[in-house]
Amino acid sequence: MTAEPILSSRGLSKTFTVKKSPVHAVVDLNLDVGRGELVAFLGPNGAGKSTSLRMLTTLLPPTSGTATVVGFDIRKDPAAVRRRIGYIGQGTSGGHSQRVRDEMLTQGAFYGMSRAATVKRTDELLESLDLAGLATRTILKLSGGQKRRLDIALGLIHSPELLFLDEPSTGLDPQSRANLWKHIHELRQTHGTTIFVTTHYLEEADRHAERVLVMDKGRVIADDTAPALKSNLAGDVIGIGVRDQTDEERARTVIDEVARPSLVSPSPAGIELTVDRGELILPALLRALDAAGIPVSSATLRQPTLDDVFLALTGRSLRDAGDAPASDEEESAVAEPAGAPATR
Ligand SMILES: Nc1ncnc2c1ncn2[C@@H]1O[C@H](COP(=O)(O)OP(=O)(O)OP(=O)(O)O)[C@@H](O)[C@H]1O
Repeated sequence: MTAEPILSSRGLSKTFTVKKSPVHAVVDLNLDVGRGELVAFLGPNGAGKSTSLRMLTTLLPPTSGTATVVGFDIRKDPAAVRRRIGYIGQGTSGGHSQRVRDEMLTQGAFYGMSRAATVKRTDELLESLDLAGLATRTILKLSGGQKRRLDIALGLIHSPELLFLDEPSTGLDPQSRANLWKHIHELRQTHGTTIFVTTHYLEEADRHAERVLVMDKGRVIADDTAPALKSNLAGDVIGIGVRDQTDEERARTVIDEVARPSLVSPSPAGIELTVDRGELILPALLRALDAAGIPVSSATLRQPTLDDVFLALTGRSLRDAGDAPASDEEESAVAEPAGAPATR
């Protein structure tokens, strides 16, 4: 990265105290994000994604470490950071009896924008987020997808250089999710906004982000493009269907000899193994199993997913990973967002 990063953190950490025991929510976050990047933070529940975002947006004081966001230190100048970023949290703008357009105008006034600038920006955003037809509708009557788009419009009213989105598509149906992402891409293309998004939808990170940070247990354990993560950390996945347990055990011996897999795990049909160059291994393996007299009921070859990456890194599937729900006894460490961006 040649230009000055828009976001840079060093040793950023957060430890909560729950029932007198430390919970290391984020450990030593070292990160540089370039202007205009679209970065996804992927990880299971409790990995530390939201805590990272809340520190970087100055809503939560770090226990240790530093970060510079849009040129300002999050500890020394949080107000300057907040003026220049947009933050769309996990809640929604639901429950308001205010009309969509009025809510936008109020938000502009909140940021100290002039009336004329607010009106211009509001109309632009309502148009680009497909909300123009809903301008006079009360927020209460919007659908989940429409509300989420309004959240984004509110987070963008002051033309932030950097937009943080915390799980923007959770709870939306597939069509609204696709629509939301279309809008995120359009905004990025039109305004050059840097986008930092957390998600636990694998497919979403894979398809939409150009850079994926994989987080687990408070630490970033991988950081690259999705294709590079998949080709460097996971391999092709071969599935072999067998009749029964006895055949499975015999097949495993052949698999170890012929395929030398980096990972073998049981699958509903029989066995899954991870290898490099699966297209070459599969025919050789089928011949060897046949020669050993082991009947194969099915054979599949698929490209790795980000879940395979997570499995290769942690030994757990992202779908099964994640903490137990947070304790009731939570530390109330959230800083008051005075003059903060919309924390909806
Ligand atoms: N205010 C708090 N007090 C105590 N523990 C907390 C608090 N906030 C978060 N934690 C704990 O810190 C860890 C990281 O939580 P965080 O919400 O950052 O994870 P996440 O990756 O965003 O998860 P999710 O996908 O469920 O939102 C978890 O163990 C969580 O229980």
